[in-house]
Amino acid sequence: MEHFHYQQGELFAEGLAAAAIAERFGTPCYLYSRAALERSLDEYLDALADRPHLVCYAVKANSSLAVLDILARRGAGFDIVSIGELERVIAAGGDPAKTVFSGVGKTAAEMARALEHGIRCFNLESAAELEVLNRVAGELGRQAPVSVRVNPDVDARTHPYISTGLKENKFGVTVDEALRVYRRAAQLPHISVQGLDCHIGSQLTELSPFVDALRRLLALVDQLAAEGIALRHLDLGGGLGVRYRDEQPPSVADYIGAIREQLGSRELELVLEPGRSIAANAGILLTRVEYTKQTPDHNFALVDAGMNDLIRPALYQAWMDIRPVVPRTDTETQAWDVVGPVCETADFLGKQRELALAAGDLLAVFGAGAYGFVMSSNYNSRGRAAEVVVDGEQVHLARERETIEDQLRLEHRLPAGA
Ligand SMILES: Cc1ncc(COP(=O)(O)O)c(C=O)c1O
Ligand SMILES: N[C@@H](CCCC[NH3+])C(=O)O
Repeated sequence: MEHFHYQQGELFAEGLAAAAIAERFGTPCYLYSRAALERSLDEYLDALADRPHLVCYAVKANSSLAVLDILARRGAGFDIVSIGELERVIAAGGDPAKTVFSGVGKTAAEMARALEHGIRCFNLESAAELEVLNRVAGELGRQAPVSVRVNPDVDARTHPYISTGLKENKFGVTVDEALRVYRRAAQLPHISVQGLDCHIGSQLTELSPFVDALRRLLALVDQLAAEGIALRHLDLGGGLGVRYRDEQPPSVADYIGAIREQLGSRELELVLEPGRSIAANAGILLTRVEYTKQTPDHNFALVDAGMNDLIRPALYQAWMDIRPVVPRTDTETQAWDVVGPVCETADFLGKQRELALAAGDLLAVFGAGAYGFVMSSNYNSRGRAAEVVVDGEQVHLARERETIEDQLRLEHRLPAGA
C-alpha cells in the first residue's frame, strides 16, 4: 500500500486521515511517513546486503531529528556537510563512526569536533583542506581518516543548480589533482587514506552519468593501487532522482545493479550518500487555501504555505504535485495558480494546476519530504511550519510550529542610549 493514498474520498497518511492531522497540528505542516522512510532505506540495504557497504543518508535532504532517528535505528549511516548536522545525527542516536563529512568549506573548528566524535571519514574537496586537517588532527594527537572527492567531469543532465560533477563546478578536485593530493596525504603523519569519493549531482534520472563517473573512479583506484596507495572504500555520493511528475528514474535496485556490475569482484566497501531518494516521497506538505482570487486571465488560490516554507518551485522552477486533501465534486475544475502569502512574485507552489477548490480547502504538496523544511526560512518574519511523523495509526509531533517569540529570542535592540 502506498503510504500516502486516497481512501473513501480523502487523503490518508498511513492509517490516518490527513485532514484530521491538519486539524490537530494546523497548517502549513510537513508530514512524514515512518514506513515510507524505512522502505526507501531498505531498498538500498537489501540491494547491498551481500557485499560490504555503508548507506550514509544525506542529512541535508531532511534533518529532522525524528527522521534521523528512524533511519539510524534502521541501520543508516550519515553524510553531513556541517558540524550542526553532526550534532543532529548524535542527538538523534546516529553513530559518528558511520558518518562521512562532505563539503567544500569545512572549518578547522568543525574538523576538530568531528575528529573528537570519531567520524568515519572526511571527504576532502581540496589540497588546502588536506593541510588544515593534518594540522588539526596533529594538535589533537589523532589520525584523520580521509577520502578525496573527485570531480569526474561528467554531465549529470540535471538542473544546472544541482549539478556538481562538471569541471566548472566548485566541488571536488580533478583526477590529476586527486593523484597529487593522495600522494601528499600518504606522506602526512596525521592522515589515514581510506577511500575515494565523488558526487556528481542531484535528481539524476539516468544511469549513464553514474556509470561514466564510476569507470573514471575505478581507473584512479587502480592507478593508486599501483603506487601502493590501497583504498578501503569507494563513496559514490547520492543523486538518484525521484518521480515528481513524469520522470522515470531508475529503481534503487537497477541503480545498485549497474554499480555492482562495474565493481565486479573488487572487495572495496561501497559507500552511498542518498538523500532525495530516501526522503522526498516520504513526505508531504499540508497547506490550506485562505482565499481565492479570480482575475480575467488568472485564478489564484492563496494558500498559507509560501516560498519560505517550500522554495523548490521558486528556486528551480521545480514541479511538485498538488492535490486536494478531500477532493470536491461540487465545484468545477479550473486551472489555478497556487501561490503563497510572501511578497515576491516567485512565491508560488504550482502554476496552472487543474483543481476543483474553494477557500478553506486543504491541499497536499507531494514529494516534499526532501529539500522541503530544511530549506525553509523566516522570510517575511514567518514562523517555520510544524513537522509531524505518522507511524501507522499514531502521529508524533517532530517539531513545533515556530512562533514569533522563538524568532525574537535571538535578537536584541540596541542598548538604551546607544
Ligand atoms: C556530497 C553530497 N552527497 C549527497 C548528496 C545527496 O544528494 P541526493 O539528495 O540527490 O541523493 C548531496 C546533494 O546533492 C551532496 O552534495
Ligand atoms: N536542494 C536541491 C538539491 C540540492 C542538492 C544538494 N547537494 C533540490 O531541492 O532539488
